[in-house]
Amino acid sequence: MKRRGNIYIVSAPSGAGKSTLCQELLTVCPDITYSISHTTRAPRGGEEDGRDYHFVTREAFQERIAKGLMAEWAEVHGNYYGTSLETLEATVAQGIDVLLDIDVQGARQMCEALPECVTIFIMPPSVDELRARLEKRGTDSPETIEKRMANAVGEMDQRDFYRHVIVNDDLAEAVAAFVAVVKGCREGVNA
Ligand SMILES: Nc1nc2c(ncn2[C@@H]2O[C@H](COP(=O)(O)OP(=O)(O)O)[C@@H](O)[C@H]2O)c(=O)[nH]1
Ligand SMILES: Nc1ncnc2c1ncn2[C@@H]1O[C@H](COP(=O)(O)OP(=O)(O)O)[C@@H](O)[C@H]1O
Repeated sequence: MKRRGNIYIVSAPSGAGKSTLCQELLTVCPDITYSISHTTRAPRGGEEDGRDYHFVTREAFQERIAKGLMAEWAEVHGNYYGTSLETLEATVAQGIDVLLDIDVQGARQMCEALPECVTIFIMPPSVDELRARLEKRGTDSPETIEKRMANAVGEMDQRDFYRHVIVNDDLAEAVAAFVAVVKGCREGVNA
């Protein structure tokens, strides 16, 4: 029987650096596929439909839920986000490893269905640094940043649910730790 791909789940409060770390991991391990989520959030400048997210309306998203097309979904910071069941299943069935950047609610749903998922939580070095990174990124309005900061503490409180916790202080060190987790799983060390 063909080996099924591993599923790596990464969560973090907004601004902790999970998109940056995911991009770095995919450069080091180009054979991992990034799962492109569906969302009702508006695209940010520089984001592309079908590359960063599948940007859809609330109606289209609700229809996908009703039809059972989502492996998991959640409402995060006032928008729907979710993972396509068909795409995920088709990828892992081919033996390809998949990286999911999803929130804590989605991570719990995935682990309930598939306990073998490898879970990684990214922590910022501090709450002040988290805010500084969101402000420096310059992609969100002050209201959006406040909403994300308000949700951050509750999200970080759930880090014990995750098998691996990485503090993203020095970027190179955090990338190395992330790559080590993935390589360890592939070699069966910390699977
Ligand atoms: N449950 C779930 N959460 C998702 C999915 N895609 C993205 N998210 C989460 O939604 C939150 C907001 O993501 P985003 O709007 O890109 O903002 P960012 O975290 O500031 O980059 C983050 O916690 C993501 O991990 C998904 O498919 N399912
Ligand atoms: N280790 C780090 N040190 C300093 N800045 C960082 C670090 N990691 C990421 N950043 C910056 O912080 C901001 C938020 O990172 P991003 O990857 O968009 O976070 P997330 O996807 O978790 O919301 C970006 O401007 C990014 O360049």
